[in-house]
Amino acid sequence: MSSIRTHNLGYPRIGEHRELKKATEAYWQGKISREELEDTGRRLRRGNWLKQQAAGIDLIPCNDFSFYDQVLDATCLLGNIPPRFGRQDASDPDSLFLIARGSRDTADNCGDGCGCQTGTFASEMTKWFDTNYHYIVPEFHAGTEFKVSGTKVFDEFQEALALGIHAKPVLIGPVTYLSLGKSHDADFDRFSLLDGLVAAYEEIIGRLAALGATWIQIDEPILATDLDDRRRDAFLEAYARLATVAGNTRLMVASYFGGLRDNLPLFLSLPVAGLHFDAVRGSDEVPELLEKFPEDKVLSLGVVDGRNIWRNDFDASLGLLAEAEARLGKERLWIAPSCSLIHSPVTLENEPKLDPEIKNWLAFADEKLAEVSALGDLLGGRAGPGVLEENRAAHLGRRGSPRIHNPAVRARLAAVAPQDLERRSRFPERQALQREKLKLPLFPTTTIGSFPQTAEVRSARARWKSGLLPAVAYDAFIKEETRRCVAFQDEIGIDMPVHGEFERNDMVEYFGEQLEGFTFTANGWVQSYGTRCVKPPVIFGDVSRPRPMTTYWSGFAKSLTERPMKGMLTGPVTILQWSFVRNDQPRETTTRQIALAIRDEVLDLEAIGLAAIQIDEPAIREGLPLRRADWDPYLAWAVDAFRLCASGVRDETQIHTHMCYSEFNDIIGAIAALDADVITIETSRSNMELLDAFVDFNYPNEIGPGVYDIHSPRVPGVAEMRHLMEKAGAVIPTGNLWVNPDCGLKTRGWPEVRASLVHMVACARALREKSNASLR
Ligand SMILES: Nc1nc2c(c(=O)[nH]1)N[C@@H](CNc1ccc(C(=O)N[C@@H](CCC(=O)N[C@@H](CCC(=O)N[C@@H](CCC(=O)O)C(=O)O)C(=O)O)C(=O)O)cc1)CN2
Ligand code: MET
Ligand SMILES: [Zn+2]
Repeated sequence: MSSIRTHNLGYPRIGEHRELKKATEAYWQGKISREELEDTGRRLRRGNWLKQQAAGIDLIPCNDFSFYDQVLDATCLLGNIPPRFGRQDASDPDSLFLIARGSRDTADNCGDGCGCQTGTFASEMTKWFDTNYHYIVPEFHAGTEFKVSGTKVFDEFQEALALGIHAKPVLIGPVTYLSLGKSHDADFDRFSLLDGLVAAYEEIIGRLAALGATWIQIDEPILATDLDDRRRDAFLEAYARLATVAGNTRLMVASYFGGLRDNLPLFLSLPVAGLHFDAVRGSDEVPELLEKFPEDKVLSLGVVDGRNIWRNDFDASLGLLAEAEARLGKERLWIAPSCSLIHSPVTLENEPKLDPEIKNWLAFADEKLAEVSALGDLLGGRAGPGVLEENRAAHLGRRGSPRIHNPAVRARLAAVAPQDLERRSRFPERQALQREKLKLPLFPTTTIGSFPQTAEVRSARARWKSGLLPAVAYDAFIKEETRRCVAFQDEIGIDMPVHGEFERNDMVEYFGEQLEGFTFTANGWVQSYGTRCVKPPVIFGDVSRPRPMTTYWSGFAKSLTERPMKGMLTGPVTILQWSFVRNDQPRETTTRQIALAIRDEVLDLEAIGLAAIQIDEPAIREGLPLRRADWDPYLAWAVDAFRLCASGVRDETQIHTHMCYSEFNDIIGAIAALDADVITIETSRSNMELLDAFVDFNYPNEIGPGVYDIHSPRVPGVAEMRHLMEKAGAVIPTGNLWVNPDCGLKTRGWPEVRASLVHMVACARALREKSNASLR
């Protein structure tokens, strides 16, 4: 091979128009057959492979497709299906769905302790590194045995071969796989399973080699995190063995999502034929990497950002690549995106409405592959005329564009004073005033905000957006939904109602659509978990709020009831974290700009009489840098941003916040520093274990530990919620406790929601009766 090779680490599998989501949900509803679902999968794979081939990518990945999640695919391939599901061999989509979603008839998923049956509850789901993608958590126990049992990876390799594409199978590496799993027995050492796990990988690699695979990509993103000695040893042990089975097949270990820091020597010492490095997040390590790079390996430099949507800066990339080429020569250098492209939307092709100026600054998955290919051509002197110049012009245009600079926003940010981050009084005084004003009973009930986003709601919005439904009709429809929702809460006795969020497509996109400095796409979907996708807004410029965003709906909802209505906002860190963020200034600055906009919204909600305002920050923990050494500065600005939003209000206005998917232990100090009057958190799946952090910390403010898991359609019983609340009551002062679900109810159906909330209110009433005081 005389020219530099290009390759890809993974391609979005959901389809340009979420074909996989639609087919999978149709299959779940019994509307299409398994064969039809599998056909959709095959069609998508074929289309994606051919597209990558047409883009000029030399080595195209396979096994990056999944009907649900690639970590779950690995679990099935390794035969590590938790015993409670009662199946061992699992190359079919039904097994994936069962593990990911549990079985409906016995989805009694309440953890242990309340006597309910734990039949086939789903495996846990959690965030994939610092992304908004969720994977299904592998489960390990002392008797775990691995046995190669799926055929998906072998089938996909042959499927590509039949199309004339000699693909590169992608596997999750053994050390990452073990690191990401959990065991129910806290004392169990997962790494004691390494021997058997590596044996399974040996077999998989051997079989792929026998099928003729020339390269296999083994993803080990855990290399971008702090590794303990156990994990380091595991790397050495695992790869020493895997290197020997590969034969003529070569292994490439891929690290991504960050630089390597102290793991660089370990990475370079792995006895494999190739190493992939994230040269976007790790750009400052490239000189050292090149200097120490072993003579016998291929280096894949990930210069095109797989985590953001900005066009590549060809001059900068060519600088890195030229250095690498000078050091390694053409034969040992590959060009790639920094990580798999599943974190990027599919294509800019379907964005005719995007402002052409901004569109010219962007690259989605397809455009990124074109960039990888163009960089190869530029480096090899094969590029057409004008390619580099056109790229330069786009960057110059972006840098100089008046659309990204707003001097008023900059001036306002510069004028923020320390007292803008402080509530007027401390929590005890505020609490007294809020009690006086709100007159809530003990164990007040509330919800996290959203109510079911039914097909009718989504479809009405889709018809309104496409002009089929007049604005007045859409408005009337959402009003009716809101009216019914508030009436329902009144009727069953929810103490602090919400409006239901029917007008929102998504808790981040909705705000992005209304803020200056943001733009949004029509089809820029990215997989979040399973069939659920999000359409992250694009933050391209200085952020400001041209007009109030939520007062219309919150004011309307407030007018419908005597009870204190809670206004609902998304916090600045979550808006940042779930958007594609400009890369020309620190994230901290962008967050503070968003915070000022939210602060104004909080004050507007207060002005129209909302007694309580919730600022959701579910993403505060996933925003934590992967390395502990970077945590403190992040937490400091994240906390400041929240306080900037919340601190303008009067003492008697109650500020709530909400967090989910979070382990709180290691960030509890920061959570307390938010100084929200009330925090509602996800705790039910962990059987209130997540409360421990609050207890140990002596958390002073009010808390609503979620009493039931909204991710399951199952209706919780009164007794089991009471059991959880009593657990909480044993460690948190009774007067500080709220009763609420784990998270918003948007993914649920009305029948479950009605029944569950009726039970929840009954639970609160029972708790009150048991307690002697009825007013706080
Ligand atoms: N941004 C973000 N990240 C997050 C979360 C979150 O809520 N938001 N929560 C966690 C993940 N949980 C999630 C839970 C649910 C969904 C979800 O339900 N997503 C929806 C899409 C939400 C959306 O924006 N919907 C739009 C578009 C609706 C739509 O699909 N319309 C159809 C047509 C509908 C019809 O005619 O029937 C179409 O365009 O094809 C809307 O409501 O307006 C989905 O995949 O189905 C996503 C993530 C963590 N990360
Ligand atoms: N207010 C939002 C809701 O109820 C919070 C969700 S946190 C992912 O949907
Ligand atoms: Zn939540």
